[in-house]
Amino acid sequence: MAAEPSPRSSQPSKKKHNRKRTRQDVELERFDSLPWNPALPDDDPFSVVVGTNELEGGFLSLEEIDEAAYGLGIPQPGVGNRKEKKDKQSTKSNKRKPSDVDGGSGAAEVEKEMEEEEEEAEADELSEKDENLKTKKKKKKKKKNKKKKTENEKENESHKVSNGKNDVEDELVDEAEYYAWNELRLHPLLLKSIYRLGFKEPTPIQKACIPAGAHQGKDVIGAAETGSGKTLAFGLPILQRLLEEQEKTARMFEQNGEEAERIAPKGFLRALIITPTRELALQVTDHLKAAANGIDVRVVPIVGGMSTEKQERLLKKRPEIVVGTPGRLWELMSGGEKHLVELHSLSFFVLDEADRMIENGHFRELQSIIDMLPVVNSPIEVDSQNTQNCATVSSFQRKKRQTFVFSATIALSADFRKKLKRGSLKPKQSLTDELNSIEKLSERAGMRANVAIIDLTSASILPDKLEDSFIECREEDKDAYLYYILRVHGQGRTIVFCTSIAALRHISSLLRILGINVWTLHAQMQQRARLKAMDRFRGNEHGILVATDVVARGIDIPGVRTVVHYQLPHSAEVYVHRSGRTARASADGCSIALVSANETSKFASLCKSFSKESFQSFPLEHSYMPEVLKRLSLARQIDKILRKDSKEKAKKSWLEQSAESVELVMDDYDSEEEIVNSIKQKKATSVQLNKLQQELNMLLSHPLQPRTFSHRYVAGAGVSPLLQHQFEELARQNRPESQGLGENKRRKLVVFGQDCVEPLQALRSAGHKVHMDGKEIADKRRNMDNLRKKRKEEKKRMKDQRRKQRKRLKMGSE
Ligand SMILES: Nc1ncnc2c1ncn2[C@@H]1O[C@H](COP(=O)(O)OP(=O)(O)OP(=O)(O)O)[C@@H](O)[C@H]1O
Repeated sequence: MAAEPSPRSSQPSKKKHNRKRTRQDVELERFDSLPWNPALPDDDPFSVVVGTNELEGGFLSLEEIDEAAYGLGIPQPGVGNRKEKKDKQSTKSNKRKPSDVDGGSGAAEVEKEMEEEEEEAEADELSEKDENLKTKKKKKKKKKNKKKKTENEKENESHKVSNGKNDVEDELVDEAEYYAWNELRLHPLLLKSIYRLGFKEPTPIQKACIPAGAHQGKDVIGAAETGSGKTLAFGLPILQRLLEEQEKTARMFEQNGEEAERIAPKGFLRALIITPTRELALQVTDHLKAAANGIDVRVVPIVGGMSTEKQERLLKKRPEIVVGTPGRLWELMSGGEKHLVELHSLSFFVLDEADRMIENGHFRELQSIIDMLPVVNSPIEVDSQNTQNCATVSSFQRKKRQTFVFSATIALSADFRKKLKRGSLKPKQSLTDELNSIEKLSERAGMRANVAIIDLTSASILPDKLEDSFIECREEDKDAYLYYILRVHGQGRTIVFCTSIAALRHISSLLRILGINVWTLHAQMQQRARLKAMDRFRGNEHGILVATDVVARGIDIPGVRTVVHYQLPHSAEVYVHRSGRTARASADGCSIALVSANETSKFASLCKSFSKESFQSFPLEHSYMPEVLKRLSLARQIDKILRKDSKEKAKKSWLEQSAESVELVMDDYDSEEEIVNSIKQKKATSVQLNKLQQELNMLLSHPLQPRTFSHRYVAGAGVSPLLQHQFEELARQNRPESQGLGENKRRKLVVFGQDCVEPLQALRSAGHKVHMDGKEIADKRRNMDNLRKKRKEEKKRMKDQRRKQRKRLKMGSE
């Protein structure tokens, strides 16, 4: 019997607006009206009730799926029938959307709220000290809100306009392009979301994980290159299964008249997704919300830096999916937060960037979280444990928990693979064991036998379209090369990675003095500042972010064209993740490693780790370097003075604060002479600072030019496209032929191409490709060592010879 689709999730919504129906509306409605087959077997293989269907996997076995029922009506490739209107914004469902529940705009909203709450908290603090300031802040906030409102209104208007325009233009979309999704037998509502997101076909990892995770109900260990769509590879199976469950509940309600709430009570935590960083948790939340658009599933982030009130507000909605960082999650769970400790209904446990979790600072909390999860894999244990613990949850909701472990760099031992195959894993074997490997972590999380291991990483692990390059230089020249890269090849978004916060502070300060606007991001920053930096970087297509490895994993910012490794990472895995911030989703990208002499062996072993052909030497135009070094020398001097000054100020204020805290009156013990000297010194420093600044400003006011620069040549690096165009126009006017002058007449003006291209372009157009692989570097090093050894031996031999000669002479004279 074909039951009616669930009124909650699959009923097409009635349109309020009486606007002209677009072709996409028709197509999206077609998704709604598909004969989705909710005739699921009652003997749910995922139910823990003993004696149920032994099929591994979801509610449906593959055979039970009626292909036609899942068909989108999208024609077979080659059958023709193109012409589909793409109007992503036009169809708005009247259904309750999860994002509506959470306040409307995903993690971005959470970020904004977090910012506002922190501002409020700051304002409150200040209120005790300064009432006026508080009023000012509030006024500022009101102004900000008003501005935001106007911006939103404007945006809405522009949407309306663009929608109207789309109606007229009737943009064409090839229906057959989406055909590949059909094979994955996803719920029409999910397909609708995918259609809206414009993802024409599943990525290979999605293709491999969705059948295993969504239809066979398997645990999945997934590895694929960075930017290959792993989030949806675990996200879509979760949403699919939750949707299936909703369908089934509705069907049982229709058939037996059983109360839906009694069959499957709502408001329990169904999926817990853990990520190593806050930024990643917010990003995954946004991504899942976009995929769950129009589906009655709530996704919320729980991360450090979030205010308690906001957190409570989010959890009060009793979301089905929580995405969080281990620290904050454990803090709440250990504190007994109701929604997070009712884990009997948890059906999905996900570790994103799993290998990062075993690193210091994460695994203890993670271990505690895992220990809190109920053991659900043995039916007997489940019966005895969970049924008692939770009378409110029916067997319908108590499924075998699925565990998903994902990363771009998971390395599993052959022994562990064998164990997984044999099914000899024992969850939570020894509670005293530390989770210091991905294997123990998976075992402990209750990974079941016959897990699907989907490893799509090629031997090189690095994305195909990533161009790896390096610059060999002295440690003290790294700043100069970084400045060169940013100034001469500064197009597109760039992330500069440092291993230490000290190095990050050093280069960001230097670059700012040199007039390059950079944003910084590291773990010691306040959450508000972290989010702000990320937001601003996202908002600027030529933005530069200087960051530590906190940004290395998972962060997905489109248009990052270049990654610079200012300091080499500690491991090849981190190199993969850092470089993976570019060349995402089949885009191009380039990575440049600055390699100093004491990093060569590290670099050689890095090269050896990837079976990529070779790393290219980054093409450098050395004639720029004298000018670069001149600027850098001034910037360093300025930086030194500023640092000294701020250090003194910090020391002074620390002394004053300490004295104040113990109610000490600070006496000025300096003699008059000392005071006069100090004032003189300050004046001299200030004069020197001004002089240096003026000198630097003079240099910065001209575009960076190579040493051979002649003023007859007017264009060059740092010239804006507009200026470049004007120069070209000027050159055209000055050309001898346009002035009727002879060919041999000397040109007054010569324009050469603007150097400000992106590093990738520079790499590709470099005629002189110098390849250097690990072997080459190691050989070079070995040769150097041999040479040194030979020289030493030669020296020693000469010394011995001289000594013997002296001895002989001495003996002769005697
Ligand atoms: N099927 C698809 N087609 C096109 N783009 C997709 C598809 N699936 C995901 N994407 C996009 O690809 C980008 C990378 O996805 P995602 O962040 O999930 O990659 P990842 O494999 O998790 O990367 P990392 O290993 O760095 O965390 C995102 O911008 C996402 O929107």
